Amino acid sequence: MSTSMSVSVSAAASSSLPPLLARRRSPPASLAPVRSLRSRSRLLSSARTTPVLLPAAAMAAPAPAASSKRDLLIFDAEENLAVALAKYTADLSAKFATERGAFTVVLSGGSLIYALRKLTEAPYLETVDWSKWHVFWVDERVVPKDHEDSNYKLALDGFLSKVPIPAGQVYAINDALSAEGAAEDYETILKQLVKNGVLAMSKTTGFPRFDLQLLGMGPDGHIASLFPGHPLVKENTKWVTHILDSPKPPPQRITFTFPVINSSAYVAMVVTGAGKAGAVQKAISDKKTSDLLPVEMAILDDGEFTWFTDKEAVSMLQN
Ligand SMILES: O=C1O[C@H](COP(=O)(O)O)[C@@H](O)[C@H](O)[C@H]1O
Repeated sequence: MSTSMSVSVSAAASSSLPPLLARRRSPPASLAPVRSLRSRSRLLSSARTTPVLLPAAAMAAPAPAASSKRDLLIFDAEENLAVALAKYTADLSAKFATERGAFTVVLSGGSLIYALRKLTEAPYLETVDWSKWHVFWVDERVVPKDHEDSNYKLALDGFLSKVPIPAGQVYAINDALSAEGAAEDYETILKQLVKNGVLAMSKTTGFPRFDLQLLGMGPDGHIASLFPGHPLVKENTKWVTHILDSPKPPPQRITFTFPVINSSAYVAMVVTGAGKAGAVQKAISDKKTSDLLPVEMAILDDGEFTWFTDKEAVSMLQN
């Protein structure tokens, strides 16, 4: 596995660019000018960097996942992030619908759902082939589906109720089961979808390979319901597991395990706001310590991992 990292900063967000340059290149929503630094090591030794101006939409466009690749996209405003995330997702939808006849999309809860809002508008509402979508959750709280804490309800209200995905292709957890039962049931559903060809399998890891996982990260660096220091981060056999003592309420949840997250073809890690700057800084840093945050354990086996951030979320990176 080889890994590369490229960083794209919208001009208006880059404090190192002259104000005039930033003003002149003030981004129209879908073609925000960016400064592209080809690798993380070049970013850290900035004397060797050669700024290149590229359209953000081009940087966000999907490329074949020949090897593991990491990109950091930094937007000057959450609004522009949402525009680019919609295009990125729609492009991948078209790619996988053509290549596989299905598009398996994993949602998280939290702030991610609001960031998907542009997909429910023109042109995507009409141009995306929603009939190819199969929707899953990377984690879910073990509560009734109409409960305020339900990630399903959050997605239904903010996204799924606004787009024509066939109801039978939206895989909510069985909320009549215990946490353990719901996790087992969800894994059984995934295995059935592998058998009927909807869900791909990774040839190298032996775990399911989702086309796109749309993930968020908590201020503590947790992703899905995999929390810092919790033994579940080491689960390496199950596809879906359960937690009864989540440090973030509600305590009972089910979650994909790291082998499933890391077998994805594409991951978009959508992180905004100053409250997450510390975890972003640790995750992006080259200096790795033994106390890895869950977000640092998201390392794709063979895929493309793209950070979608705003300037607040990366505000500690220069330090
Ligand atoms: O509890 C959860 O938190 C994370 C992060 O949420 P955010 O609101 O800080 O973005 C979320 O990704 C996960 O799905 C959810 O269950």
